[in-house]
Amino acid sequence: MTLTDLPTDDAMRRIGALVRDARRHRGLTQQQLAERLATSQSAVARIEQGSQNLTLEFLGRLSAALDSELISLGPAGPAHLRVTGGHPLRGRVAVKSSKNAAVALLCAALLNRGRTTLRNVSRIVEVERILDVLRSIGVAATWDEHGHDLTLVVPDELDLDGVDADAARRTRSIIMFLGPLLHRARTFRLPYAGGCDLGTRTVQPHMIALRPFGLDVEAHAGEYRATVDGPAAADRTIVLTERGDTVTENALLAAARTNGTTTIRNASSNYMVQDLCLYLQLLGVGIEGLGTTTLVVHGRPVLEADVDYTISEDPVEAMSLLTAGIVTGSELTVDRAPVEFLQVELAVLAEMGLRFELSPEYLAANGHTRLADVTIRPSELHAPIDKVHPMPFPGLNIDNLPFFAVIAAQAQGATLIHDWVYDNRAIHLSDLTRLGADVRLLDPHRVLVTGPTRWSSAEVVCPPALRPAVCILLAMLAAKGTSVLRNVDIIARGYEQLYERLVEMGADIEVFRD
Ligand SMILES: CC(=O)N[C@H]1[C@@H](OP(=O)(O)OP(=O)(O)OC[C@H]2O[C@@H](n3ccc(=O)[nH]c3=O)[C@H](O)[C@@H]2O)O[C@H](CO)[C@@H](O)[C@@H]1O
Ligand SMILES: C=C(OP(=O)(O)O)C(=O)O
Repeated sequence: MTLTDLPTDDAMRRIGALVRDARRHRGLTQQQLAERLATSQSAVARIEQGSQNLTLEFLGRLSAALDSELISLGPAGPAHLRVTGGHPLRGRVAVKSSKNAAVALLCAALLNRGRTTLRNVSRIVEVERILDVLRSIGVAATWDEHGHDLTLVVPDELDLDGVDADAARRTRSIIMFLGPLLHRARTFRLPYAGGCDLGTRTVQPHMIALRPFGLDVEAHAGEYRATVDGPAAADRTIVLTERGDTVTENALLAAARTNGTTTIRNASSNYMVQDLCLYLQLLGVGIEGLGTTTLVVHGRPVLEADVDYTISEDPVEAMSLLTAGIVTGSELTVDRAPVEFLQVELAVLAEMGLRFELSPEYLAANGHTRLADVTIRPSELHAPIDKVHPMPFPGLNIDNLPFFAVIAAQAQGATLIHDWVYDNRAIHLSDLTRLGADVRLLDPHRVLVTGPTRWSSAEVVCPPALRPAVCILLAMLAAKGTSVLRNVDIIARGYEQLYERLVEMGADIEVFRD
């Protein structure tokens, strides 16, 4: 919203609606927001109704209290989308490489004294954030002329005191610096990690996993203070308390340069972990058990190789694109889908009545990941009999679960979606009700979606979580009429040129700023 709009009643009402949406996204009551603002609950109620005059200073405080930019002071404010939906898409679209492997591999490059070239890297904000941090500590990172191949050279001495704390605090993945850095310094500090608003995400499993490498971490005043005492034993077995992706990666990164054998049990075998193992193998690290939950790592204290690694295709992007086609009743083909990492998703969709065909499989450029082109056709969908829930790979991908809420809204009957993983992700799916869906939050982890939905257009503020944000956008593609999705910058954290690619398939999406 621009300042010129401010004096009108209409503008006050719109600001009120923005405040209400942002407050709900943050999971705050009016009373809790009032406490943050040192005002009364009734004043917050008046603001949300648009009947309270606001000063610029107060608007600034509101934005800070809600961690959401409600107004912009200049021409380059947050981006919004105008989406005119209700018509099918067509054609083909190719899946890009994954955010999650990219961030792991950027952290892994810290291990290599030689040159690392990562190919097919998605140009997304999450990658830029890690690159900002890497550059701030002295790593040279150069894109090729086409902007998708990235060459990284790590200096002999890292400038750990120069770390870009702002960039570091904006990405949770910075925690994967711990594994590589424990080989580089006996003490170091790392700013705390951030990310989407998905509720509390523990870092304790990382601390437990890295302890056998002699790493001790204290959290203090917004940063981790790490001291390294070297591994206590020649060989070690690490049993992960959670089968998490980044914790498995951190253990691999620590083990890669540690002498002896490290056995990691209850390891994630998910796609990004496999990408990381393949890269480490190119560096000369011995790894047995790729694709299983027990990884045996034969570390080498010095890793020095000039390597090229091509990151594989993103199963979550593939699911997003498939969902775009499904909810718009389209016939379209998603090329280069990593089908091994979508097998349960496709099996559930088949149970729901989706008609689709897979091309013969072929290998990704990493020589390992199985890909296929998936062609979907307009289908009469019905709710699955059982609940839809995620599991660590080879289960249904945790990040793909939100897309089932949009798909379930399209299907006849009631679908129970159980997100046991995140405390605060399912709640964002209730925004689908703004577009006409019947989505009931049974508790913070379970939503009941009853379809089919007669989607209707609406103006919605983007939820502060990547996948739910994309879910709302995809529902807007299904809704007849023109919808507005406000503050969509979060989508660029994990998707490259998503709108442009949807437009190429026939979507009507316009990006605008206030
Ligand atoms: C950069 C990256 O790769 N991010 C992915 C990674 O994050 P990441 O590895 O950081 O995920 P977390 O460690 O935060 O785990 C996510 C949540 O799952 C819970 N949990 C996880 C495993 C388990 O066995 N039990 C359990 O309860 C955790 O407590 C946490 O609440 O994995 C998540 C779960 O697949 C994905 O959503 C993220 O996209
Ligand atoms: C939760 C996600 O990722 P991150 O771990 O980067 O927050 C995601 O990709 O949906």
